Amino acid sequence: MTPGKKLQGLVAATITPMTPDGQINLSVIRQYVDYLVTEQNVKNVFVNGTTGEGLSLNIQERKQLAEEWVCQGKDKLDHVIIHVGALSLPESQELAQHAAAIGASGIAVIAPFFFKPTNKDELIAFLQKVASEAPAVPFYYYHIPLLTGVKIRVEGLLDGIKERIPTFQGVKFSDTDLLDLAQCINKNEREQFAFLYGVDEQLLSALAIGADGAVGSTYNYLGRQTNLMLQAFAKPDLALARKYQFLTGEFLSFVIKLGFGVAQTKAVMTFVSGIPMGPPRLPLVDASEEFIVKAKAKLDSIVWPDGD
Ligand SMILES: CC(=O)N[C@@H]([C@@H](O)[C@H](O)[C@H](O)CO)[C@@H](O)CC(=O)C(=O)O
Repeated sequence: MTPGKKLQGLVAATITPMTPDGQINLSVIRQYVDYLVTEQNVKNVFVNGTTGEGLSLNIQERKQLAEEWVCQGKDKLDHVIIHVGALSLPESQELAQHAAAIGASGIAVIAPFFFKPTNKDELIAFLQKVASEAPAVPFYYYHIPLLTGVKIRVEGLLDGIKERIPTFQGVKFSDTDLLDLAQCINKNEREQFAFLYGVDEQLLSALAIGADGAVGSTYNYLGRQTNLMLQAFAKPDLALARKYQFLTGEFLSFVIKLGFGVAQTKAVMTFVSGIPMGPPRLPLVDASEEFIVKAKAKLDSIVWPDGD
């Protein structure tokens, strides 16, 4: 891992591999790391988040996964960010301490979503209590209002946040409110924070307003193509960048119509990478055979601009 290197580019929101009987399957994580690096050119991971079913795992499982990713990512990955958010503050603090002890390159925290913070001060108070348990580890707020129901705008959260949370490093912004994102970036004059976008189907729009990179589920299996989009954007060759975005959008809008979530992501990753991701944990249920056949046919039918 590369200490101190600003987080940018693509970050794969990792899937949690499971055995057919629903136990976490640590044995494939080494292969998973190699696959991301060599086949997808993705060298950053975000572990135990939404895609990783982090909130459906127990504390012990979350620690084991964090340890395995840090261990297998050593000398191969640039950043291993561990999501340590939980409904219970002490659990979140315990996970933050653990992430620090194992040498994670960052931690992230989602807003608590059963008893919810009702304003930014309550949210910051919670985040601060977690961040302070890992005082040397970069801290990211994980904003995903569609799932948490916590709709506090991030722009307001940034005011004075560095004084409250000295390790604050940026935001994983998983929302379609690009005005809020734009205002965050506009405020970030000294570019001290990283803004990582989390709605993969509209990443290009976020790049246009200055996002530093992206965290998402599709970078597990479309990382190579999305990296080519990032390169085209940087060149700049906007027409080419759009082609990549339109094609990933074509795939995603197809699967979203079929019903797409973490279970389906596990199935897609299994057929694309050949690494068994296993079933999701209840209340999520396995993708249907019909979904798998249709999603595979759709992905195979796409001709990417680089001819692959
Ligand atoms: C709601 C959701 O799962 N969003 C995904 C996206 O990558 C999403 O799968 C993608 O944009 C396809 O809709 C990420 O933002 C989640 C994520 O990064 C995570 O797993 O922590």
